[in-house]
Amino acid sequence: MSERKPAGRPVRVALLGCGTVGTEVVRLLHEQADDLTARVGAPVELVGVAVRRPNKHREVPAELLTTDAAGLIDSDVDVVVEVIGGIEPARTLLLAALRAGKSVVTANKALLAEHGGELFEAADASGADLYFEAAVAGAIPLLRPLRESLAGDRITRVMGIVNGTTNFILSAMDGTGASYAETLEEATQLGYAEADPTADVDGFDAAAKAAILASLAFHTRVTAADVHREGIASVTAADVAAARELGRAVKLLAICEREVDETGGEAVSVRVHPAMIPRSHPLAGVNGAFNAVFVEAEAAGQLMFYGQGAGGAPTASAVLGDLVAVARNRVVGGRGPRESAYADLSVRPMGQTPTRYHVSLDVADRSGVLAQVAAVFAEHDVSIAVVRQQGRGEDASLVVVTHSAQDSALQSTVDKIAGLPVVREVVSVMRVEGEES
Ligand SMILES: NC(=O)c1ccc[n+]([C@@H]2O[C@H](COP(=O)([O-])OP(=O)(O)OC[C@H]3O[C@@H](n4cnc5c(N)ncnc54)[C@H](O)[C@@H]3O)[C@@H](O)[C@H]2O)c1
Ligand SMILES: N[C@@H](CCO)C(=O)O
Ligand code: NA
Repeated sequence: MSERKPAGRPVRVALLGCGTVGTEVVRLLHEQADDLTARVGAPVELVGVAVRRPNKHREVPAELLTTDAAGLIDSDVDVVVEVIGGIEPARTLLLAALRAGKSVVTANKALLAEHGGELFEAADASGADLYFEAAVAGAIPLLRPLRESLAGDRITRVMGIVNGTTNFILSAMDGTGASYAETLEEATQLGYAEADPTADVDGFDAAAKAAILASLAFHTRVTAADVHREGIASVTAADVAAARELGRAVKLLAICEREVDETGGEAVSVRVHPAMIPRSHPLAGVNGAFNAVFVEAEAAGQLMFYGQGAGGAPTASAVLGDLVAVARNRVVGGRGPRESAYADLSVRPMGQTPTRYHVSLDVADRSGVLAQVAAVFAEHDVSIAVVRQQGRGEDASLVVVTHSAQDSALQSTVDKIAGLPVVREVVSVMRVEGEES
């Protein structure tokens, strides 16, 4: 049996925040201490935990607790782990840590999606590491594969389910046929949705994650403000039923695509919206609070990453993985990947992004109606892929699925169709993803 080398000087770690994720980070650091020492080549020593209310943290040795996060960062620590969340004071604290050359591990997607550039610049100036695997899709190793494993490839598309709360709600609506409001209420009672579910159901959480994914995939700075965002509050039971009828499922997708225009110029499209995908697509089988991300790269082809995107222990697993990486870098010297934003591609407005629509209408069942509807599509230069019509008495149900067209043209088409006297009701309008256009 080979002998373990004697461990070097301890890597001193400060933890900021001790809530759902922080508590699990403390537990894993304690339970895995020997293994972590062996893997890093030095003990990983938790030297302080910054909290707001010290008397609420019986799981942490009292001598480690402090309410002075800035003072803790200023003390003799090598690595700062931030699991407070939100923009301030996390931004100021992490900038101070990075400027002082301390490596940072954070789970904070909101901060990275808004101020990632500023944090990376501070890290580069001092040579410190900035790792954030937990910020997107929790436990799922996704950012490290994008930043490192796929660094020699050319990523063309990242499409995923990156919010567990909304996926739980949409999966339940699909299973029961219930309305959005009823399902949200149930999800809140079961503890899947937070008391204030806005960040999840309105797509802010997924948009922050999409910005981070697009930045890494396309070597371009993308912020949350660049991301077109639609949540799930307007998804109706009729949308879910219409999808079902055509063998599709409704999912809230984060989509990051590399677009090449007629002149060969490149841009990126980054968006979060509900979409219908075929039930045969790998993302359609991702149910409940699970996350999954589908990556397409020129040489690698299609890759799928699946697992738990949230929860204390799963998220802490990603935090610990990053902590081991930055601690190893400290022990052996050197650092992990820097920000890679050299491609500096522009982000295309949603209106100019090619998408496909599924439109389900209640129309009058008489001659010429289909022709009138089809004429509006033609007028907007939108080509129709599928038409299905079913009569029921005076009315008929008409379903149209388009080929790919500019989103603004599709939107104008739907607006005009809604105003046709022969159209009694626009039952459902939703984008279609995950199949040939
Ligand atoms: N919970 C998850 O499943 C999950 C998954 C992925 C990423 N994240 C991210 O991890 C981070 C933490 O999430 P969480 O679920 O543990 O949140 P949480 O609300 O459970 O914990 C945050 C803790 O930080 C404390 N805090 C607030 N301000 C502070 C300050 N100035 N100094 C010290 N402590 C302070 C709060 O009192 C709280 O205990 C967030 O950025 C979140 O987006 C969470
Ligand atoms: N609220 C997020 C937690 C993980 O970021 C979700 O529902 O997926
Ligand atoms: Na992750």
